[in-house]
Amino acid sequence: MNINNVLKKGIIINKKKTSSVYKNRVNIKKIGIMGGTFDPIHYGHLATAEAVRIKYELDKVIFIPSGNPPHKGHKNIIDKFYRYNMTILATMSNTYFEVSSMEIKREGRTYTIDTLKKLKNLYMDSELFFITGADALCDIESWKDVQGNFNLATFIGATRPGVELLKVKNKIDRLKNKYNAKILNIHVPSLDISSTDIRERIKQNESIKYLLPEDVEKYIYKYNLYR
Ligand SMILES: Nc1ncnc2c1ncn2[C@@H]1O[C@H](COP(=O)(O)OP(=O)(O)OP(=O)(O)O)[C@@H](O)[C@H]1O
Ligand SMILES: O=C(O)c1ccc[n+]([C@@H]2O[C@H](COP(=O)([O-])O)[C@@H](O)[C@H]2O)c1
Repeated sequence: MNINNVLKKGIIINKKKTSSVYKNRVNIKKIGIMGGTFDPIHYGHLATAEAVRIKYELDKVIFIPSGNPPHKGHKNIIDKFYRYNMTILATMSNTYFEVSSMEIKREGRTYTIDTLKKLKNLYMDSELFFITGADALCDIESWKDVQGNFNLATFIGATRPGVELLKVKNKIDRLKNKYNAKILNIHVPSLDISSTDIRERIKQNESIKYLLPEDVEKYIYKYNLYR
């Protein structure tokens, strides 16, 4: 399926929001990047991005749904255009949030290093902050070009429920020393929400209300996703 077919199906796309990644580049000093599979996007992602934006005074946060996530290749992930559209719907009400289609348009596995290089080219004078859950951050040594990632961006590890704080702290200290990495920590209000749990609830015909934005919930039912 290509994006035009999805558009033809009457799915709401906020063109202004998506194209601004390329257009609004003036006076942008600090950019947050929230990468994820977003299968589906939920309040855990949104609350984390907003908390980071406020704490570190970011000018905007760009949500980047993964095209072919390197570490989730074996899993049954829904079509990237559905995930992209849900990300747009979820972020629409926040003027500081944008969505980029750069990863869903990329061929092959989508690695963060390629995304950071591209953003650094677009925003030469800006500082990049890559926002991840602390669990994903602890796993970063398995990513492609770890040193390259740390050279290009400051990483912000958000603690999410179920993550052991001391274990994270020790791991972060080790990464900082080994890679001369800039890593910041943020404790976000505990939202014990995961995409896995939401998918499971849908399969079991359980409610997903208040776990994700209402527009995303409606979209999921409209296209009969995760059944
Ligand atoms: N509730 C949450 N609080 C803070 N960070 C989160 C939360 N859920 C996900 N994240 C972070 O958001 C990023 C993207 O996550 P992803 O799209 O894989 O969601 P997920 O809920 O972890 O999905 P899944 O359950 O399918 O593995 C990751 O860095 C992840 O750690
Ligand atoms: O570049 C890599 O090797 C790499 C490996 C695993 C995850 N990532 C990125 O980390 C972010 C969160 O990933 P995930 O799988 O938890 O949704 C997302 O932007 C992924 O592209 C990146």
